[in-house]
Amino acid sequence: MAGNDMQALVLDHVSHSFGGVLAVDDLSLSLSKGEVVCLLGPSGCGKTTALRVAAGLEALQQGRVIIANEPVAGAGREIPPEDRSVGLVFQDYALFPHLTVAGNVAFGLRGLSGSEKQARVQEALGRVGMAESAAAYPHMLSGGQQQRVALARALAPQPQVMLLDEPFSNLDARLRQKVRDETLHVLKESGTTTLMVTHDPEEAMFMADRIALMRAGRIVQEGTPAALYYQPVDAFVASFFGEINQLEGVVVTEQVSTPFGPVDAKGFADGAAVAVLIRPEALHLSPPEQSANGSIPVNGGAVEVMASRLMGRTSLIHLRSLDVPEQETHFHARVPGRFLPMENQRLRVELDRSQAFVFLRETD
Ligand SMILES: Nc1ncnc2c1ncn2[C@@H]1O[C@H](COP(=O)(O)OP(=O)(O)OP(=O)(O)O)[C@@H](O)[C@H]1O
Repeated sequence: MAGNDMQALVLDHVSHSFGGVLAVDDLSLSLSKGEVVCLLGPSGCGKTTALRVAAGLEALQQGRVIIANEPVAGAGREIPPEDRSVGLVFQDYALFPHLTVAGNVAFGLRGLSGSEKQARVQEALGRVGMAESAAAYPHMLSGGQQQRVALARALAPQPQVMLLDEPFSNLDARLRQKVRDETLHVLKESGTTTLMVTHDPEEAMFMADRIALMRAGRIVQEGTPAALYYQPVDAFVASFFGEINQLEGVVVTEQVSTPFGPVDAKGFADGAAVAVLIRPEALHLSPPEQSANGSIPVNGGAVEVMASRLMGRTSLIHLRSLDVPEQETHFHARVPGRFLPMENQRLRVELDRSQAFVFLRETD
């Protein structure tokens, strides 16, 4: 197989149960060399189990695991974790407290001479900006520094694949952003194929070339962050990436009416009960007589402001519909920067239809 086509990591129809609980249900996922892929999903959906099966920390029950084109688990074969060429980083940095930083990073290096080992340790610590702390002990470092050392330790043997499980979740919010930024650049510069588990959609969008969103042991949708955000396959995916306005409607000639005008429902039968999901940033607000581009909008609606709040980089406006006053739900619009209309002010709203999604209503 040509170099570029090489699949660095393949999980092939992997299933895994604990007692009667099916934690991973027929999961297949391939990572190309150098790709950063995030396994994303709510608590308990099976992300960690899938990662542990890939690492060999859970014995494979069903399916196959292939690393750099070599089957490492499946069909009676089970190569132990230390022989799989994987680097592991978990949320608790798990450094050895009695070893120095350099000692920790050197720990997993095998088959190298003393000077080669030293050079590799220096290189790995340099990558994460910790070269000057080589002689320090873990307790002398901050959480963020310890996590960088853990990353260096995992990278030092130059593994085929890095497996990261919630690696930033023990860090406070500011430090988390800094360390994940550094981690992304280290992984990309070193060209390391990475599978990372997270429950945080923003973190996944920050880190991932591709996201595999899981629910109840299965991958619901896999693709670029933009694909999942703009072309969600169902309401679960659409609503996983942040708050979303949800309306109910009925399809009439392939359209659903909303307080902001009709929305396309191509392919849905007449009378189908649907949910319309609208992202807050899809509601564009303007003064009553004027639309965003200066003309009276053909599609759109009249709304009244219930409350306005500055949220930092965006403003959040709570709205009620004047066109459909019996509509019980109120709506949230998110506008970039500072936009704080007065309570009870009337506005026009235009809908960006590329961020309005129609799905059959789930009946159960
Ligand atoms: N060692 C175990 N023994 C029994 N059940 C387990 C074990 N590990 C995981 N499970 C169960 O398997 C399911 C998937 O767990 P897993 O930890 O893989 O999910 P997750 O998506 O990583 O969740 P979280 O983010 O909360 O860790 C859950 O129902 C969990 O309770």
